[in-house]
Amino acid sequence: REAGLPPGPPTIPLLGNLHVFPTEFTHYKFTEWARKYGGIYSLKLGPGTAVVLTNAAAVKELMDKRSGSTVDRPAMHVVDRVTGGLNMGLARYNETWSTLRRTAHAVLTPQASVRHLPIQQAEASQLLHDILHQPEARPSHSVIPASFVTDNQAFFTHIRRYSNSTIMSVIYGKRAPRYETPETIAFFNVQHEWDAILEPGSTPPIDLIPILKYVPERWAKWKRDCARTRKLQRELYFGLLDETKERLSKGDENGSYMEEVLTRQEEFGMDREITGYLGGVLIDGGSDTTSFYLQSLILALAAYPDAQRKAHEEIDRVVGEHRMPTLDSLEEMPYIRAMIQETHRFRPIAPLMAPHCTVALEEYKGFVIPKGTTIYVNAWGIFHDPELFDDPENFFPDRYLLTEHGTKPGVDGSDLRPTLPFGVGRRICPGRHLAQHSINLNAMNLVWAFNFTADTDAGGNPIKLDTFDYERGILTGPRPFKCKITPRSKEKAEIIERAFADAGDTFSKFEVGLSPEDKEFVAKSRVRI
Ligand code: HEM
Repeated sequence: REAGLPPGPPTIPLLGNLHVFPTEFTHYKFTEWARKYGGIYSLKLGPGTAVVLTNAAAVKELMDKRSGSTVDRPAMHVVDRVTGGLNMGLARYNETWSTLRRTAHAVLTPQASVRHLPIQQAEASQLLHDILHQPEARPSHSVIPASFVTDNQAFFTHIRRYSNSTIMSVIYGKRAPRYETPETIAFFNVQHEWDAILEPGSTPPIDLIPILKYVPERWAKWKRDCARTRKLQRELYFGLLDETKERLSKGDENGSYMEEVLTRQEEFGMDREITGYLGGVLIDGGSDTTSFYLQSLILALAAYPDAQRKAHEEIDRVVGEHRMPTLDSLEEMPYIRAMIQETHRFRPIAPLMAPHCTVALEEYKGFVIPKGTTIYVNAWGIFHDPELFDDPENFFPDRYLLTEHGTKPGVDGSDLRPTLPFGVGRRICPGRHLAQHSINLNAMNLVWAFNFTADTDAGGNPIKLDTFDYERGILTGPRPFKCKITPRSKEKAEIIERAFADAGDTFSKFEVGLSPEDKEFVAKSRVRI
Protein backbone atom coordinates (compact mmCIF):
# COMPACT_ATOMS: atom_id res chain seq x y z
CA ARG A 1 0.00 0.00 0.00
CA GLU A 2 1.48 3.33 -1.10
CA ALA A 3 2.26 5.99 1.49
CA GLY A 4 -0.58 8.44 2.08
CA LEU A 5 -3.38 6.00 1.23
CA PRO A 6 -6.00 5.44 3.92
CA PRO A 7 -5.23 2.34 6.05
CA GLY A 8 -6.72 -1.05 5.27
CA PRO A 9 -6.34 -4.80 5.61
CA PRO A 10 -2.77 -6.14 5.33
CA THR A 11 -1.64 -6.70 1.74
CA ILE A 12 0.44 -9.46 0.14
CA PRO A 13 2.87 -8.96 -2.76
CA LEU A 14 1.35 -8.52 -6.24
CA LEU A 15 -2.21 -9.32 -5.23
CA GLY A 16 -2.54 -6.70 -2.49
CA ASN A 17 -5.94 -7.52 -0.99
CA LEU A 18 -7.30 -9.36 -4.03
CA HIS A 19 -7.03 -12.72 -2.29
CA VAL A 20 -9.43 -11.57 0.44
CA PHE A 21 -11.77 -9.52 -1.77
CA PRO A 22 -15.28 -10.97 -1.27
CA THR A 23 -17.03 -12.32 -4.36
CA GLU A 24 -20.53 -12.08 -2.92
CA PHE A 25 -22.35 -10.00 -0.31
CA THR A 26 -19.37 -7.67 -0.51
CA HIS A 27 -21.08 -5.11 1.74
CA TYR A 28 -20.89 -7.39 4.79
CA LYS A 29 -17.12 -7.77 4.54
CA PHE A 30 -16.71 -4.07 3.69
CA THR A 31 -18.69 -3.19 6.81
CA GLU A 32 -16.65 -5.55 8.99
CA TRP A 33 -13.46 -3.88 7.68
CA ALA A 34 -14.97 -0.43 8.28
CA ARG A 35 -15.50 -1.25 11.95
CA LYS A 36 -11.82 -2.25 12.11
CA TYR A 37 -10.08 0.27 9.81
CA GLY A 38 -12.46 3.21 9.98
CA GLY A 39 -14.96 5.14 7.87
CA ILE A 40 -12.39 5.62 5.13
CA TYR A 41 -10.04 2.76 4.29
CA SER A 42 -8.29 1.46 1.20
CA LEU A 43 -7.86 -1.86 -0.54
CA LYS A 44 -5.13 -2.79 -2.97
CA LEU A 45 -6.54 -4.76 -5.90
CA GLY A 46 -3.41 -5.85 -7.73
CA PRO A 47 -1.89 -2.61 -8.99
CA GLY A 48 -5.21 -0.73 -8.57
CA THR A 49 -6.60 1.00 -5.52
CA ALA A 50 -10.08 1.11 -4.06
CA VAL A 51 -11.31 3.31 -1.24
CA VAL A 52 -14.36 2.36 0.81
CA LEU A 53 -16.37 5.16 2.43
CA THR A 54 -18.50 4.18 5.41
CA ASN A 55 -18.71 7.65 6.87
CA ALA A 56 -21.50 10.06 5.99
CA ALA A 57 -19.32 13.19 6.33
CA ALA A 58 -16.72 11.74 3.94
CA VAL A 59 -19.48 10.79 1.48
CA LYS A 60 -20.93 14.30 1.62
CA GLU A 61 -17.55 15.92 1.08
CA LEU A 62 -15.97 13.60 -1.48
CA MET A 63 -18.99 12.32 -3.39
CA ASP A 64 -21.45 15.22 -3.24
CA LYS A 65 -19.32 18.36 -2.88
CA ARG A 66 -16.34 17.12 -4.90
CA SER A 67 -18.51 15.18 -7.31
CA GLY A 68 -16.63 16.61 -10.30
CA SER A 69 -13.65 14.48 -9.20
CA THR A 70 -15.55 11.33 -8.22
CA VAL A 71 -18.06 11.11 -11.08
CA ASP A 72 -16.35 8.40 -13.14
CA ARG A 73 -17.06 4.66 -13.10
CA PRO A 74 -14.22 2.13 -13.08
CA ALA A 75 -13.33 0.60 -16.44
CA MET A 76 -15.11 -2.70 -17.03
CA HIS A 77 -14.22 -4.48 -20.21
CA VAL A 78 -17.29 -6.73 -20.18
CA VAL A 79 -19.57 -3.69 -19.90
CA ASP A 80 -18.01 -2.14 -22.99
CA ARG A 81 -18.25 -5.42 -24.82
CA VAL A 82 -21.96 -5.78 -24.11
CA THR A 83 -23.09 -2.16 -24.37
CA GLY A 84 -20.43 -0.44 -26.46
CA GLY A 85 -19.99 2.07 -23.60
CA LEU A 86 -23.58 3.26 -23.98
CA ASN A 87 -25.07 2.04 -20.69
CA MET A 88 -25.43 5.29 -18.74
CA GLY A 89 -25.27 3.60 -15.34
CA LEU A 90 -21.93 1.93 -15.96
CA ALA A 91 -20.45 4.21 -18.63
CA ARG A 92 -17.17 6.04 -18.06
CA TYR A 93 -17.31 9.77 -17.52
CA ASN A 94 -17.18 11.10 -21.10
CA GLU A 95 -19.20 12.98 -23.73
CA THR A 96 -21.52 10.02 -24.31
CA TRP A 97 -22.38 9.72 -20.62
CA SER A 98 -22.94 13.50 -20.42
CA THR A 99 -25.31 13.41 -23.39
CA LEU A 100 -27.26 10.47 -21.92
CA ARG A 101 -27.40 12.09 -18.50
CA ARG A 102 -28.46 15.53 -19.82
CA THR A 103 -31.25 13.97 -21.82
CA ALA A 104 -32.40 11.86 -18.87
CA HIS A 105 -32.50 15.01 -16.72
CA ALA A 106 -34.44 16.94 -19.32
CA VAL A 107 -37.19 14.35 -19.52
CA LEU A 108 -37.25 12.64 -16.09
CA THR A 109 -38.25 15.79 -14.23
CA PRO A 110 -40.30 15.88 -11.02
CA GLN A 111 -43.15 17.44 -13.06
CA ALA A 112 -43.02 14.64 -15.62
CA SER A 113 -43.20 12.06 -12.86
CA VAL A 114 -46.43 13.70 -11.70
CA ARG A 115 -47.76 13.47 -15.28
CA HIS A 116 -47.17 9.74 -15.18
CA LEU A 117 -49.06 9.24 -11.95
CA PRO A 118 -52.28 7.95 -13.58
CA ILE A 119 -50.56 4.95 -15.18
CA GLN A 120 -48.55 4.32 -11.98
CA GLN A 121 -51.80 4.39 -10.02
CA ALA A 122 -53.53 2.12 -12.50
CA GLU A 123 -50.64 -0.37 -12.39
CA ALA A 124 -50.62 -0.18 -8.58
CA SER A 125 -54.30 -1.11 -8.58
CA GLN A 126 -53.50 -4.16 -10.74
CA LEU A 127 -50.80 -5.11 -8.26
CA LEU A 128 -53.35 -5.13 -5.43
CA HIS A 129 -55.80 -6.97 -7.63
CA ASP A 130 -53.21 -9.61 -8.61
CA ILE A 131 -52.18 -10.19 -5.01
CA LEU A 132 -55.81 -10.33 -3.88
CA HIS A 133 -56.64 -13.02 -6.42
CA GLN A 134 -53.43 -14.97 -6.40
CA PRO A 135 -51.35 -14.36 -3.29
CA GLU A 136 -50.03 -17.88 -3.15
CA ALA A 137 -50.37 -19.67 -6.45
CA ARG A 138 -47.65 -20.83 -8.78
CA PRO A 139 -46.54 -18.57 -11.56
CA SER A 140 -46.83 -20.44 -14.81
CA HIS A 141 -44.04 -19.45 -17.16
CA SER A 142 -41.03 -21.69 -17.44
CA VAL A 143 -38.38 -19.00 -17.90
CA ILE A 144 -38.99 -17.60 -14.45
CA PRO A 145 -35.80 -18.45 -12.57
CA ALA A 146 -36.29 -21.65 -10.60
CA SER A 147 -36.08 -19.80 -7.31
CA PHE A 148 -39.32 -18.03 -8.15
CA VAL A 149 -41.36 -21.14 -8.73
CA THR A 150 -42.48 -22.26 -5.32
CA ASP A 151 -45.72 -22.06 -3.42
CA ASN A 152 -46.91 -18.94 -1.60
CA GLN A 153 -44.68 -16.63 -3.57
CA ALA A 154 -46.79 -15.42 -6.43
CA PHE A 155 -46.69 -11.94 -4.94
CA PHE A 156 -43.03 -11.83 -5.96
CA THR A 157 -43.89 -12.14 -9.61
CA HIS A 158 -46.84 -9.75 -9.30
CA ILE A 159 -44.45 -7.14 -7.97
CA ARG A 160 -41.96 -7.80 -10.75
CA ARG A 161 -44.71 -7.46 -13.34
CA TYR A 162 -45.85 -4.24 -11.72
CA SER A 163 -42.38 -2.66 -11.76
CA ASN A 164 -41.56 -3.76 -15.28
CA SER A 165 -44.93 -2.81 -16.72
CA THR A 166 -44.90 0.60 -15.05
CA ILE A 167 -41.44 1.46 -16.27
CA MET A 168 -42.16 0.18 -19.81
CA SER A 169 -45.34 2.26 -19.88
CA VAL A 170 -43.71 5.48 -18.79
CA ILE A 171 -40.56 4.99 -20.86
CA TYR A 172 -41.97 3.42 -24.05
CA GLY A 173 -45.73 3.78 -23.69
CA LYS A 174 -46.31 0.01 -23.77
CA ARG A 175 -47.47 -1.97 -20.77
CA ALA A 176 -47.21 -5.60 -19.72
CA PRO A 177 -50.61 -6.89 -18.60
CA ARG A 178 -49.08 -10.25 -17.59
CA TYR A 179 -45.82 -11.48 -16.16
CA GLU A 180 -45.68 -13.62 -19.30
CA THR A 181 -45.99 -10.63 -21.66
CA PRO A 182 -43.29 -11.25 -24.30
CA GLU A 183 -41.34 -8.03 -23.64
CA THR A 184 -41.36 -8.70 -19.90
CA ILE A 185 -40.13 -12.23 -20.34
CA ALA A 186 -37.50 -10.98 -22.79
CA PHE A 187 -36.48 -8.33 -20.27
CA PHE A 188 -36.12 -10.71 -17.34
CA ASN A 189 -34.30 -13.24 -19.51
CA VAL A 190 -31.69 -10.78 -20.65
CA GLN A 191 -31.48 -9.15 -17.23
CA HIS A 192 -30.67 -12.55 -15.75
CA GLU A 193 -27.80 -12.99 -18.23
CA TRP A 194 -26.59 -9.42 -17.73
CA ASP A 195 -26.54 -9.80 -13.93
CA ALA A 196 -24.58 -13.02 -14.31
CA ILE A 197 -21.95 -11.25 -16.45
CA LEU A 198 -21.65 -8.41 -13.94
CA GLU A 199 -21.32 -10.75 -10.97
CA PRO A 200 -17.76 -10.38 -9.59
CA GLY A 201 -15.75 -13.47 -10.36
CA SER A 202 -18.06 -14.70 -13.13
CA THR A 203 -15.66 -13.56 -15.87
CA PRO A 204 -11.84 -13.68 -15.86
CA PRO A 205 -10.06 -10.60 -14.37
CA ILE A 206 -9.77 -8.92 -17.78
CA ASP A 207 -9.46 -5.41 -16.35
CA LEU A 208 -6.42 -6.46 -14.32
CA ILE A 209 -4.89 -8.72 -17.01
CA PRO A 210 -5.85 -7.01 -20.31
CA ILE A 211 -4.14 -9.64 -22.47
CA LEU A 212 -7.12 -11.91 -21.68
CA LYS A 213 -9.11 -9.79 -24.16
CA TYR A 214 -7.29 -11.54 -26.97
CA VAL A 215 -8.22 -15.12 -26.05
CA PRO A 216 -10.12 -16.48 -29.09
CA GLU A 217 -13.87 -16.68 -28.65
CA ARG A 218 -14.00 -20.47 -28.94
CA TRP A 219 -11.97 -20.74 -25.70
CA ALA A 220 -13.63 -17.86 -23.95
CA LYS A 221 -17.20 -18.65 -22.87
CA TRP A 222 -17.45 -15.18 -21.37
CA LYS A 223 -17.03 -13.65 -24.82
CA ARG A 224 -19.88 -15.74 -26.19
CA ASP A 225 -22.04 -14.81 -23.18
CA CYS A 226 -21.32 -11.11 -23.77
CA ALA A 227 -22.19 -11.41 -27.45
CA ARG A 228 -25.49 -13.16 -26.69
CA THR A 229 -26.45 -10.63 -24.03
CA ARG A 230 -25.61 -7.77 -26.40
CA LYS A 231 -27.83 -9.26 -29.09
CA LEU A 232 -30.75 -9.83 -26.71
CA GLN A 233 -30.48 -6.34 -25.20
CA ARG A 234 -30.42 -4.71 -28.63
CA GLU A 235 -33.43 -6.69 -29.84
CA LEU A 236 -35.41 -5.56 -26.82
CA TYR A 237 -34.30 -1.92 -26.69
CA PHE A 238 -34.55 -1.20 -30.39
CA GLY A 239 -37.74 -3.22 -30.80
CA LEU A 240 -39.46 -1.08 -28.17
CA LEU A 241 -37.93 2.09 -29.59
CA ASP A 242 -39.18 1.31 -33.09
CA GLU A 243 -42.69 0.65 -31.81
CA THR A 244 -42.65 4.02 -30.05
CA LYS A 245 -41.42 5.68 -33.23
CA GLU A 246 -44.14 4.07 -35.26
CA ARG A 247 -46.84 5.20 -32.84
CA LEU A 248 -45.44 8.73 -32.96
CA SER A 249 -45.53 8.76 -36.73
CA LYS A 250 -49.18 7.70 -36.64
CA GLY A 251 -50.01 10.43 -34.12
CA ASP A 252 -50.78 7.81 -31.45
CA GLU A 253 -48.82 9.43 -28.59
CA ASN A 254 -49.45 8.47 -24.98
CA GLY A 255 -46.95 10.78 -23.30
CA SER A 256 -44.05 8.36 -22.83
CA TYR A 257 -40.52 9.63 -22.10
CA MET A 258 -39.09 8.16 -25.28
CA GLU A 259 -41.66 10.04 -27.37
CA GLU A 260 -40.21 13.23 -25.98
CA VAL A 261 -36.63 12.05 -26.56
CA LEU A 262 -37.45 11.08 -30.15
CA THR A 263 -39.18 14.40 -30.79
CA ARG A 264 -36.26 16.39 -29.38
CA GLN A 265 -33.54 14.00 -30.57
CA GLU A 266 -31.61 16.62 -32.52
CA GLU A 267 -31.75 19.20 -29.73
CA PHE A 268 -30.37 16.59 -27.30
CA GLY A 269 -27.69 15.46 -29.77
CA MET A 270 -28.93 11.87 -29.65
CA ASP A 271 -28.53 9.48 -32.59
CA ARG A 272 -30.49 6.24 -32.95
CA GLU A 273 -27.84 4.14 -31.24
CA ILE A 274 -27.60 6.24 -28.09
CA THR A 275 -31.37 6.79 -27.97
CA GLY A 276 -31.92 3.02 -27.98
CA TYR A 277 -29.54 2.57 -25.06
CA LEU A 278 -31.08 5.43 -23.07
CA GLY A 279 -34.47 3.70 -23.12
CA GLY A 280 -32.76 0.43 -22.26
CA VAL A 281 -30.89 1.71 -19.21
CA LEU A 282 -34.07 3.31 -17.89
CA ILE A 283 -36.07 0.08 -18.00
CA ASP A 284 -33.03 -1.71 -16.58
CA GLY A 285 -32.71 0.83 -13.79
CA GLY A 286 -36.40 0.97 -13.04
CA SER A 287 -37.47 -2.68 -12.86
CA ASP A 288 -35.61 -4.74 -10.26
CA THR A 289 -34.91 -1.69 -8.07
CA THR A 290 -38.57 -0.97 -7.37
CA SER A 291 -39.38 -4.69 -7.05
CA PHE A 292 -36.58 -5.30 -4.56
CA TYR A 293 -37.68 -2.34 -2.49
CA LEU A 294 -41.32 -3.49 -2.31
CA GLN A 295 -40.34 -7.10 -1.61
CA SER A 296 -38.11 -5.91 1.25
CA LEU A 297 -40.97 -3.84 2.61
CA ILE A 298 -43.28 -6.87 2.67
CA LEU A 299 -40.58 -8.97 4.31
CA ALA A 300 -40.09 -6.30 7.00
CA LEU A 301 -43.83 -5.99 7.61
CA ALA A 302 -44.26 -9.74 7.96
CA ALA A 303 -41.18 -10.09 10.17
CA TYR A 304 -42.02 -7.11 12.42
CA PRO A 305 -45.73 -7.35 13.29
CA ASP A 306 -45.49 -4.41 15.72
CA ALA A 307 -44.39 -2.04 12.97
CA GLN A 308 -47.13 -3.41 10.73
CA ARG A 309 -49.74 -2.88 13.43
CA LYS A 310 -48.70 0.77 13.88
CA ALA A 311 -48.83 1.33 10.11
CA HIS A 312 -52.30 -0.24 9.99
CA GLU A 313 -53.52 1.95 12.83
CA GLU A 314 -52.29 5.10 11.16
CA ILE A 315 -53.68 4.32 7.73
CA ASP A 316 -57.03 3.28 9.20
CA ARG A 317 -57.23 6.59 11.03
CA VAL A 318 -56.29 8.74 8.02
CA VAL A 319 -57.63 6.86 5.01
CA GLY A 320 -60.20 4.57 6.58
CA GLU A 321 -62.21 1.76 5.13
CA HIS A 322 -64.13 3.37 2.30
CA ARG A 323 -61.47 4.69 -0.11
CA MET A 324 -57.98 3.85 -1.30
CA PRO A 325 -55.01 5.98 -0.27
CA THR A 326 -53.81 8.70 -2.63
CA LEU A 327 -50.40 10.33 -2.68
CA ASP A 328 -51.73 13.33 -0.70
CA SER A 329 -52.63 10.96 2.14
CA LEU A 330 -48.93 10.57 2.88
CA GLU A 331 -48.73 14.14 4.18
CA GLU A 332 -50.89 13.11 7.11
CA MET A 333 -49.11 9.83 7.82
CA PRO A 334 -45.76 10.37 9.56
CA TYR A 335 -45.48 6.73 10.59
CA ILE A 336 -45.88 5.44 7.02
CA ARG A 337 -43.35 8.04 5.84
CA ALA A 338 -40.98 6.80 8.55
CA MET A 339 -41.62 3.20 7.47
CA ILE A 340 -40.71 4.10 3.87
CA GLN A 341 -37.41 5.67 5.01
CA GLU A 342 -36.72 2.81 7.36
CA THR A 343 -37.09 0.26 4.55
CA HIS A 344 -34.44 2.15 2.55
CA ARG A 345 -32.18 2.08 5.61
CA PHE A 346 -32.91 -1.48 6.74
CA ARG A 347 -32.40 -3.07 3.34
CA PRO A 348 -30.91 -0.63 0.79
CA ILE A 349 -31.41 -2.15 -2.66
CA ALA A 350 -27.91 -1.03 -3.67
CA PRO A 351 -25.88 -1.62 -0.49
CA LEU A 352 -22.68 -0.35 -2.15
CA MET A 353 -24.48 1.88 -4.69
CA ALA A 354 -22.51 1.51 -7.94
CA PRO A 355 -18.73 1.92 -7.81
CA HIS A 356 -17.41 5.39 -8.65
CA CYS A 357 -13.91 6.27 -9.81
CA THR A 358 -11.81 9.42 -9.39
CA VAL A 359 -10.75 11.56 -12.35
CA ALA A 360 -8.30 13.62 -10.25
CA LEU A 361 -6.19 13.18 -7.15
CA GLU A 362 -8.03 14.16 -3.98
CA GLU A 363 -6.84 14.73 -0.45
CA TYR A 364 -9.11 14.20 2.51
CA LYS A 365 -8.34 14.30 6.23
CA GLY A 366 -4.63 13.87 5.51
CA PHE A 367 -5.15 10.88 3.19
CA VAL A 368 -4.35 10.80 -0.51
CA ILE A 369 -6.85 9.31 -2.97
CA PRO A 370 -5.02 8.95 -6.28
CA LYS A 371 -6.60 9.59 -9.68
CA GLY A 372 -8.17 6.38 -11.01
CA THR A 373 -9.15 5.07 -7.55
CA THR A 374 -12.37 3.04 -7.38
CA ILE A 375 -14.65 4.41 -4.67
CA TYR A 376 -17.29 2.32 -2.98
CA VAL A 377 -19.93 4.15 -0.97
CA ASN A 378 -20.86 1.64 1.70
CA ALA A 379 -24.49 2.61 2.23
CA TRP A 380 -25.07 -0.62 4.13
CA GLY A 381 -22.28 0.13 6.57
CA ILE A 382 -23.51 3.69 7.15
CA PHE A 383 -27.14 2.64 7.63
CA HIS A 384 -26.15 -0.16 10.00
CA ASP A 385 -23.62 1.80 12.04
CA PRO A 386 -24.40 1.33 15.76
CA GLU A 387 -22.68 4.66 16.47
CA LEU A 388 -25.31 6.39 14.34
CA PHE A 389 -28.41 4.23 14.79
CA ASP A 390 -29.84 2.57 17.87
CA ASP A 391 -30.17 -1.17 17.33
CA PRO A 392 -29.53 -0.83 13.57
CA GLU A 393 -30.35 -4.47 12.79
CA ASN A 394 -33.93 -3.93 13.89
CA PHE A 395 -36.68 -2.66 11.56
CA PHE A 396 -37.94 0.22 13.67
CA PRO A 397 -39.65 3.03 11.71
CA ASP A 398 -40.20 5.02 14.93
CA ARG A 399 -36.55 6.06 14.80
CA TYR A 400 -37.47 8.49 11.97
CA LEU A 401 -40.12 10.02 14.22
CA LEU A 402 -37.61 10.57 17.00
CA THR A 403 -35.00 12.37 14.87
CA GLU A 404 -34.98 13.71 11.32
CA HIS A 405 -32.51 11.18 9.92
CA GLY A 406 -33.41 8.33 12.24
CA THR A 407 -30.14 8.65 14.16
CA LYS A 408 -29.78 8.19 17.91
CA PRO A 409 -31.00 11.20 19.85
CA GLY A 410 -27.99 13.43 20.50
CA VAL A 411 -26.03 12.15 17.48
CA ASP A 412 -25.48 14.62 14.65
CA GLY A 413 -27.13 13.11 11.57
CA SER A 414 -26.84 16.19 9.40
CA ASP A 415 -24.43 14.55 6.97
CA LEU A 416 -27.19 12.10 6.00
CA ARG A 417 -29.96 13.02 3.57
CA PRO A 418 -33.23 11.24 2.69
CA THR A 419 -32.09 10.72 -0.91
CA LEU A 420 -28.86 8.91 0.08
CA PRO A 421 -30.30 5.48 -0.90
CA PHE A 422 -30.50 6.88 -4.45
CA GLY A 423 -26.80 7.58 -4.75
CA VAL A 424 -24.39 10.46 -4.69
CA GLY A 425 -23.14 13.48 -6.60
CA ARG A 426 -23.58 13.69 -10.32
CA ARG A 427 -24.36 9.98 -10.55
CA ILE A 428 -27.41 10.21 -8.28
CA CYS A 429 -30.28 8.12 -9.62
CA PRO A 430 -32.06 10.08 -12.38
CA GLY A 431 -35.19 7.95 -11.84
CA ARG A 432 -35.58 8.86 -8.16
CA HIS A 433 -38.68 11.06 -8.55
CA LEU A 434 -40.49 8.39 -10.49
CA ALA A 435 -39.22 5.68 -8.13
CA GLN A 436 -40.23 7.52 -4.98
CA HIS A 437 -43.79 8.03 -6.28
CA SER A 438 -44.01 4.34 -7.02
CA ILE A 439 -42.67 3.40 -3.60
CA ASN A 440 -44.94 5.83 -1.74
CA LEU A 441 -48.04 4.79 -3.60
CA ASN A 442 -47.49 1.06 -3.24
CA ALA A 443 -46.30 1.20 0.35
CA MET A 444 -49.56 2.92 1.30
CA ASN A 445 -51.67 0.62 -0.85
CA LEU A 446 -50.14 -2.58 0.49
CA VAL A 447 -50.46 -1.53 4.12
CA TRP A 448 -54.02 -0.32 3.58
CA ALA A 449 -55.11 -3.47 1.78
CA PHE A 450 -53.44 -6.47 3.37
CA ASN A 451 -52.22 -8.29 6.45
CA PHE A 452 -48.81 -9.85 5.92
CA THR A 453 -47.92 -12.72 8.21
CA ALA A 454 -45.22 -15.37 8.28
CA ASP A 455 -46.35 -18.67 6.81
CA THR A 456 -47.04 -21.60 9.12
CA ASP A 457 -45.57 -25.09 9.06
CA ALA A 458 -47.59 -28.32 8.90
CA GLY A 459 -48.18 -28.07 12.65
CA GLY A 460 -49.57 -24.53 12.31
CA ASN A 461 -46.51 -22.86 13.90
CA PRO A 462 -45.25 -19.63 12.30
CA ILE A 463 -42.09 -20.14 10.23
CA LYS A 464 -39.43 -17.65 11.26
CA LEU A 465 -38.65 -15.31 8.38
CA ASP A 466 -35.00 -14.93 7.51
CA THR A 467 -34.53 -11.21 6.85
CA PHE A 468 -30.95 -11.86 5.68
CA ASP A 469 -31.83 -14.31 2.92
CA TYR A 470 -31.05 -11.97 0.03
CA GLU A 471 -30.10 -12.27 -3.65
CA ARG A 472 -26.43 -11.82 -4.57
CA GLY A 473 -25.43 -8.97 -6.82
CA ILE A 474 -24.89 -5.24 -7.01
CA LEU A 475 -28.65 -4.78 -6.56
CA THR A 476 -30.26 -6.96 -3.99
CA GLY A 477 -33.67 -7.94 -2.70
CA PRO A 478 -35.01 -10.79 -0.60
CA ARG A 479 -35.03 -14.27 -2.05
CA PRO A 480 -38.58 -15.55 -2.38
CA PHE A 481 -40.07 -16.23 1.02
CA LYS A 482 -43.39 -17.66 2.10
CA CYS A 483 -45.83 -15.15 3.42
CA LYS A 484 -49.57 -15.23 4.04
CA ILE A 485 -51.29 -12.25 2.51
CA THR A 486 -54.92 -11.65 3.38
CA PRO A 487 -57.19 -8.71 2.57
CA ARG A 488 -57.96 -6.64 5.65
CA SER A 489 -61.69 -6.48 4.96
CA LYS A 490 -64.36 -7.46 2.47
CA GLU A 491 -65.01 -3.82 1.68
CA LYS A 492 -61.35 -3.22 0.87
CA ALA A 493 -61.37 -6.23 -1.45
CA GLU A 494 -64.37 -4.73 -3.26
CA ILE A 495 -62.67 -1.34 -3.54
CA ILE A 496 -59.64 -3.05 -5.10
CA GLU A 497 -61.89 -4.77 -7.65
CA ARG A 498 -63.50 -1.47 -8.57
CA ALA A 499 -60.17 0.39 -8.79
CA PHE A 500 -58.84 -2.27 -11.16
CA ALA A 501 -61.99 -2.06 -13.28
CA ASP A 502 -61.73 1.74 -13.37
CA ALA A 503 -58.07 1.50 -14.42
CA GLY A 504 -59.16 -0.03 -17.74
CA ASP A 505 -59.44 3.35 -19.47
CA THR A 506 -55.96 4.41 -18.39
CA PHE A 507 -54.53 1.04 -19.37
CA SER A 508 -56.05 1.01 -22.85
CA LYS A 509 -53.78 3.86 -24.05
CA PHE A 510 -50.79 1.68 -23.21
CA GLU A 511 -52.16 -1.54 -24.67
CA VAL A 512 -51.07 -1.03 -28.23
CA GLY A 513 -49.30 -3.75 -30.18
CA LEU A 514 -50.02 -6.44 -27.58
CA SER A 515 -49.48 -10.12 -28.35
CA PRO A 516 -52.62 -12.21 -29.07
CA GLU A 517 -52.25 -13.85 -25.61
CA ASP A 518 -52.05 -10.46 -23.90
CA LYS A 519 -55.06 -9.22 -25.84
CA GLU A 520 -57.01 -12.27 -24.77
CA PHE A 521 -55.96 -11.79 -21.16
CA VAL A 522 -56.94 -8.11 -21.22
CA ALA A 523 -60.29 -8.88 -22.79
CA LYS A 524 -61.01 -11.57 -20.21
CA SER A 525 -59.92 -9.56 -17.19
CA ARG A 526 -62.05 -6.62 -18.27
CA VAL A 527 -65.06 -8.90 -18.87
CA ARG A 528 -64.64 -10.55 -15.48
CA ILE A 529 -64.96 -7.16 -13.82
C1 HEM B 1 -36.21 1.88 -5.47
C2 HEM B 1 -35.91 2.59 -6.52
C3 HEM B 1 -34.51 2.99 -6.91
C4 HEM B 1 -33.39 3.09 -6.13
C5 HEM B 1 -33.25 2.87 -4.62
C6 HEM B 1 -32.31 3.49 -7.01
C7 HEM B 1 -30.99 3.69 -6.59
C8 HEM B 1 -29.94 4.00 -7.44
C9 HEM B 1 -28.57 4.09 -7.03
C10 HEM B 1 -28.03 3.85 -5.62
C11 HEM B 1 -27.83 4.41 -8.12
C12 HEM B 1 -26.30 4.59 -8.19
C13 HEM B 1 -25.95 6.03 -7.93
C14 HEM B 1 -24.48 6.26 -7.74
O1 HEM B 1 -23.66 5.55 -8.35
O2 HEM B 1 -24.11 7.15 -6.97
C15 HEM B 1 -28.76 4.54 -9.24
C16 HEM B 1 -28.38 4.86 -10.52
C17 HEM B 1 -29.25 4.88 -11.59
N1 HEM B 1 -30.61 4.69 -11.55
FE1 HEM B 1 -31.72 4.28 -9.90
N2 HEM B 1 -32.79 3.64 -8.27
C18 HEM B 1 -34.13 3.35 -8.26
C19 HEM B 1 -35.01 3.41 -9.33
C20 HEM B 1 -34.68 3.83 -10.60
C21 HEM B 1 -35.61 4.07 -11.68
C22 HEM B 1 -37.14 3.95 -11.57
C23 HEM B 1 -34.87 4.41 -12.78
C24 HEM B 1 -35.34 4.77 -14.18
C25 HEM B 1 -36.38 5.49 -14.45
C26 HEM B 1 -33.48 4.41 -12.39
C27 HEM B 1 -32.42 4.69 -13.23
C28 HEM B 1 -31.10 4.79 -12.84
C29 HEM B 1 -29.99 5.07 -13.75
C30 HEM B 1 -30.08 5.25 -15.26
C31 HEM B 1 -28.83 5.14 -12.96
C32 HEM B 1 -27.39 5.40 -13.43
C33 HEM B 1 -27.03 6.88 -13.28
C34 HEM B 1 -25.62 7.21 -13.71
O3 HEM B 1 -24.72 6.40 -13.53
O4 HEM B 1 -25.42 8.34 -14.23
N3 HEM B 1 -33.40 4.06 -11.07
N4 HEM B 1 -30.03 4.28 -8.79
